[in-house]
Amino acid sequence: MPYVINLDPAVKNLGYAPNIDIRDTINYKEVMKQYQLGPNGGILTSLNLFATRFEKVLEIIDKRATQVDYTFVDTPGQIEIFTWSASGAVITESLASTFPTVVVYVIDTPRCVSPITFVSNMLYACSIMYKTRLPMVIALNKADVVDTEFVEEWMTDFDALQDALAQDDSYMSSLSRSMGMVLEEFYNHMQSASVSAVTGQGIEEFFTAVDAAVEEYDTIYKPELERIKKEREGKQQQERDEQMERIQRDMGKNGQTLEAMAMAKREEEGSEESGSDDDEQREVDAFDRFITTQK
Ligand SMILES: Nc1nc2c(ncn2[C@@H]2O[C@H](COP(=O)(O)OP(=O)(O)OP(=O)(O)O)[C@@H](O)[C@H]2O)c(=O)[nH]1
Repeated sequence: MPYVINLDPAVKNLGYAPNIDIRDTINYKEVMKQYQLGPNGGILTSLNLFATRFEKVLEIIDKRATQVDYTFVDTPGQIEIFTWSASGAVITESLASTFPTVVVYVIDTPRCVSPITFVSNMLYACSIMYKTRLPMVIALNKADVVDTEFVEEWMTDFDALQDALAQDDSYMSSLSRSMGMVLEEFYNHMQSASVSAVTGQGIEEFFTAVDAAVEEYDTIYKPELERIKKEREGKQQQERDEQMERIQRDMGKNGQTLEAMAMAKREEEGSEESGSDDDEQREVDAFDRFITTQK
């Protein structure tokens, strides 16, 4: 059984029972009211609040790691809220730096029968892959409703897509044809599977694609993530070293100054002390003289 985490604070009916549910800890309606936000702002702020506790979620996933093969993280339907937000990035990065992580991009295949819509959808998927820097599996969903073969053909046969786009002579079509060329490279970097979430058709194929993506994660993405992490740590260390050097340099200058100041202070105190001694002596002498004159 997979472990499932729901990150959509606004969803009403999930259709499955999640193991961890953002709705258990964050009241989305209350967040909207309290922060005076609209629906999207409410989802984003709820995610921000949840992201601050994500360490706990990682711990829970880690504890289950020996019992489950896969953990699914279901993101809010408004994809951009997750993909392009700071909290979405925090969640994705913390997952990806702890576990083999892949992105599953679910396509509503019956809605992709138009090649232009298909290309827009692929561009979206492409932007997510570049943003997350993670391997991706395209799930061509609703295979029970439509034969997904046409999409698979467009993804593997460049000319087939160009032919389909040629049927349309609008500006969008010509743009899509150019974009189609860019996407050819993208298809080489991701897995796909034809599935039906309702009938379960193609689920095995889907998990085979996920496993292949995990292998990609291990061989390509993980070393890259580690390189970036090391680079970041290296940069931080370098900054710390530079800062220390600056402090030491300042200390060198200021150290003398401080010492000089301390000496000056000591001297000042000393002179103040001697000053007060002199004054005292003067007072004693003056008093003696006074007594003498008075006698
Ligand atoms: N026939 C068919 N219907 C499906 C399939 N997958 C999902 N649906 C239906 O599509 C609708 C939307 O499904 P959801 O699971 O809510 O989609 P979602 O992408 O999670 O929606 P968000 O809340 O926007 O994230 C529901 O009515 C589902 O029953 C499928 O493989 N075949």
